[in-house]
Amino acid sequence: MVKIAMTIAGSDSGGGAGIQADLKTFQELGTFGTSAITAITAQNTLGVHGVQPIDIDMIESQIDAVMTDLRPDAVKTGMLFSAEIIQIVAEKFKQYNVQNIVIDPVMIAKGGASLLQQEAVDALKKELVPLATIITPNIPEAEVLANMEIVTEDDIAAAAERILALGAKGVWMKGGHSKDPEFAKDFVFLQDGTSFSMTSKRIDTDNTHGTGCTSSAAVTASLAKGMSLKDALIVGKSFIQAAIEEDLQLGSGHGPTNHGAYRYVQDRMEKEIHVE
Ligand SMILES: Nc1ncnc2c1ncn2[C@@H]1O[C@H](COP(=O)(O)OP(=O)(O)OP(=O)(O)O)[C@@H](O)[C@H]1O
Ligand SMILES: Cc1ncc(CO)c(N)n1
Repeated sequence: MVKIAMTIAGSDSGGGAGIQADLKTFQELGTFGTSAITAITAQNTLGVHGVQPIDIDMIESQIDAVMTDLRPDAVKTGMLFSAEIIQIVAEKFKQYNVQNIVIDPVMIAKGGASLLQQEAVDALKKELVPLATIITPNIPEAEVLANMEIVTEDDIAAAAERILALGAKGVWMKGGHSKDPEFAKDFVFLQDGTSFSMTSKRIDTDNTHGTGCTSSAAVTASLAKGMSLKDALIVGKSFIQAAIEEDLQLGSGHGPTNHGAYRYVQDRMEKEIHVE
């Protein structure tokens, strides 16, 4: 039977990030995608032009509707916007005993617009991070969660340790924002003390809108299919590398990635991602 993945996130009218990126990625990886929308954004490749959160009762109803009938095999969260939304999502995860939880701690869009209110960071750290199977911060998000500056690889490890101490089972520290011109190197640290890195060549492109959403959705779909966490993360990294390499040149700003690329270049990706 087909496995079910769910995303609890914001809508991106531009289609590159948020709910839209998640559902396309779920579909590409052979899972059935479901969703609960937390906020609507008016967005394109040039930026975020408006944000409207959905009423809390409606968010709750969407989650209940999916959980009570379709029972997703894995769930991811993206833009959650407020402390109130974070609280209800955490409550529902506990109520339905959700097991495979991917938290993408979305805070700021690439153009600088805030997708999470400042005062919601505490709720994220206290309520949601402890439930995560894997949390997927980029460097600026990891700095906020760990409350420290990240410059070196030692800083990445120290910050990851602080994030694991919040209760997450694993943390994927994404290196998309690093200044390394040659490589996009990510690090994974797990609560059992193991760690590994995933490295690909860095693509020189402006079209990286939604890379975080897309990669975490690929991990979610893979967990839903029953893969181990490590294998699911490698699919996440491979899926986003393919989507960036085969970009579509859409829009006149920071364009989306190509959510449909992975299935055509999967074999090549296995050689391009170095796991150590
Ligand atoms: N130019 C690039 N070339 C290759 N890989 C990249 C590039 N930019 C980002 N990545 C990879 O994409 C994944 C997502 O990382 P990134 O740090 O960009 O996430 P993010 O900032 O949360 O994304 P967004 O906020 O746009 O959704 C990581 O695996 C990272 O290494
Ligand atoms: C709705 C939404 N979620 C997440 C991101 C982060 O990429 C975005 N730009 N928009």
